[in-house]
Amino acid sequence: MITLRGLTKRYGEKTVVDALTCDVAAGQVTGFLGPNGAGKSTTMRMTVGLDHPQEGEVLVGGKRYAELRNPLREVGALLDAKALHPGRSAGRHLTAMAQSNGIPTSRVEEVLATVGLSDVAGKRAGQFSLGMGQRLGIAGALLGDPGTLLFDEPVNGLDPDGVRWVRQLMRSLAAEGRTVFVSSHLMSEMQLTADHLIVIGKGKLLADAPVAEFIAGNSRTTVSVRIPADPDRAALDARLRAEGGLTHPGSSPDELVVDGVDVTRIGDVAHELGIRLHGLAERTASLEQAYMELTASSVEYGVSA
Ligand SMILES: Nc1ncnc2c1ncn2[C@@H]1O[C@H](COP(=O)(O)OP(=O)(O)OP(=O)(O)O)[C@@H](O)[C@H]1O
Repeated sequence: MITLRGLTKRYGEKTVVDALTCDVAAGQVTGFLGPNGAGKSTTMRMTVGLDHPQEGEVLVGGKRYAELRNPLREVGALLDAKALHPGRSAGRHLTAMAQSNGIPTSRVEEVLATVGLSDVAGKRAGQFSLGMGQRLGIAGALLGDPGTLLFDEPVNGLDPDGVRWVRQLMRSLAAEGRTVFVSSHLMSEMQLTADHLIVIGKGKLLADAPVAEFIAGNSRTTVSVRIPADPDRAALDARLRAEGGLTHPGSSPDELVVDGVDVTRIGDVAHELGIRLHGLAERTASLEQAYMELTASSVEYGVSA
């Protein structure tokens, strides 16, 4: 469990993390979202003691990072996959980390196997591809078998197999009861990986909700109706508008997209009017749509239309 209470960080005049208060619960994957520069990395860096807040605090398992007796056994983090000694082999890098943190060196082989790097343990990290570097960074986070894990953009540079592997790893770590806090810009991936979302914009908390609730609360569900006969489509359109619905043409000529009348009612109306349908489907918005809706006004480096 990670606890943020009034967490505030300023660089000069600029407040980059602004009185953040929320909890990141154990046993689930919590996605951490926000536009570029929103303060996600700064929040994660403060969680592991690499940056310090001016006000408020962030606690891991009820303690500040500096108070943890064996920090790597409590919290593991992938923050910057490039922060590796390029001349050191993957195995030596992890062994050095284990030795300086009182972790048995037998863990090195275990985590290399977990991330699929056993065969290249002797290779210098400087020769690693971006994806291999990410895997090595994840191995480092797992080394102390911690109950809390932070991953900043873990799928950056990974191929589709790698992305799926990270998703499964996050899910299994959470299923073991760990706290998994992960930032990403890939919304479709987050929709598959996360149970819960914390969204920030310009350092402020914008949302803290389960994924499904977040999508439902920040978007509208529409209904796609396919009506083969033109007069039928016009008749249904007129009737649904009369009932307060908003309608517009869909992507195929026989499709009508309806907002504001639920799918059951549309089916009943079509039946009453004796209209033949070729399709009737609810369309739930994607996380990406809901996210864009929520953060539209918090984009710091956006391009205005
Ligand atoms: N050491 C620093 N000195 C001054 N400003 C900084 C420093 N580190 C971060 N910032 C500023 O703080 C703000 C938040 O940055 P941060 O990297 O935490 O955002 P982020 O949400 O992780 O962004 P991204 O999605 O682009 O990684 C940015 O405006 C950034 O320029």
